[in-house]
Amino acid sequence: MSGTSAALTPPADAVAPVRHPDAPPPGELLGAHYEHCFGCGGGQPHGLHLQARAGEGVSVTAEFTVKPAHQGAPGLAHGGVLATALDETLGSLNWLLRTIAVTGRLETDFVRPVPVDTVLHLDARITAVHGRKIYSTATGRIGGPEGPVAVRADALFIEVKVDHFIENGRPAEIQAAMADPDQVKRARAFEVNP
Ligand SMILES: CCCCC/C=C\C/C=C\C/C=C\C/C=C\CCCC(=O)SCCNC(=O)CCNC(=O)[C@H](O)C(C)(C)COP(=O)(O)OP(=O)(O)OC[C@H]1O[C@@H](n2cnc3c(N)ncnc32)[C@H](O)[C@@H]1OP(=O)(O)O
Repeated sequence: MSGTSAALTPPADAVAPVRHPDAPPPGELLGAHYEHCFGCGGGQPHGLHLQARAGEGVSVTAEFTVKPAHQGAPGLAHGGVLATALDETLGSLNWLLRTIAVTGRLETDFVRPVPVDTVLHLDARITAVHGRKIYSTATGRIGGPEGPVAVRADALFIEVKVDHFIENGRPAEIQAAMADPDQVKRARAFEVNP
């Protein structure tokens, strides 16, 4: 069974997404947006270490290997971890717009169980943009990039300013991020996106 709620259906006057001219070219790894991110950061021992790669248009691909630390049932990936993999992949799409955005809504279908050691092949694209609202969709396949769909998701991301993080994040981590010139440069560069 599958379906998409009204909140995830773009309104009639939504527009097609526009790839930013400075977006990384197709095939290039996007890199982690934050070292301590549970989805993509290298500084999280039990994190997903998901690596997203720019695709054609406003799309990305990514791979995530399910580790023993990601189990829900014996030998099977936890559904919330799979939702995280989808969320992270969908979130990375916003780099191609050079927009900072957070997940407002994420609807996930779990279609097949995903065993530990499986490589989940993720594919995501932005379908429409309406003001600050970014609509996107993703699938995760097992057995190869053309294998059967195990999970899929539709999402709504909402564009935010850097201040969203500065005002809401725990001060210790915000201060550390702001002391890192690369992090600040990247965040501010996205914010001045015309
Ligand atoms: C210098 C230090 C820098 C540090 C920064 C470091 C890195 C930054 C770079 C990138 C990081 C970015 C994201 C992380 C990336 C990947 C991780 C995966 C993504 C995530 O894991 S991210 C975490 C989970 N995420 C949240 O933590 C969000 C919590 N939430 C809120 O913070 C607010 O809720 C917010 C901001 C979403 C909206 O608040 P708001 O006040 O700005 O806007 P408002 O409410 O007016 O909504 C505007 C329009 O969106 C519609 N709308 C809103 N929410 C909706 C919903 N749920 N369903 C349907 N429609 C919705 C409204 O209906 C309205 O629609 P309309 O315009 O048509 O009326």
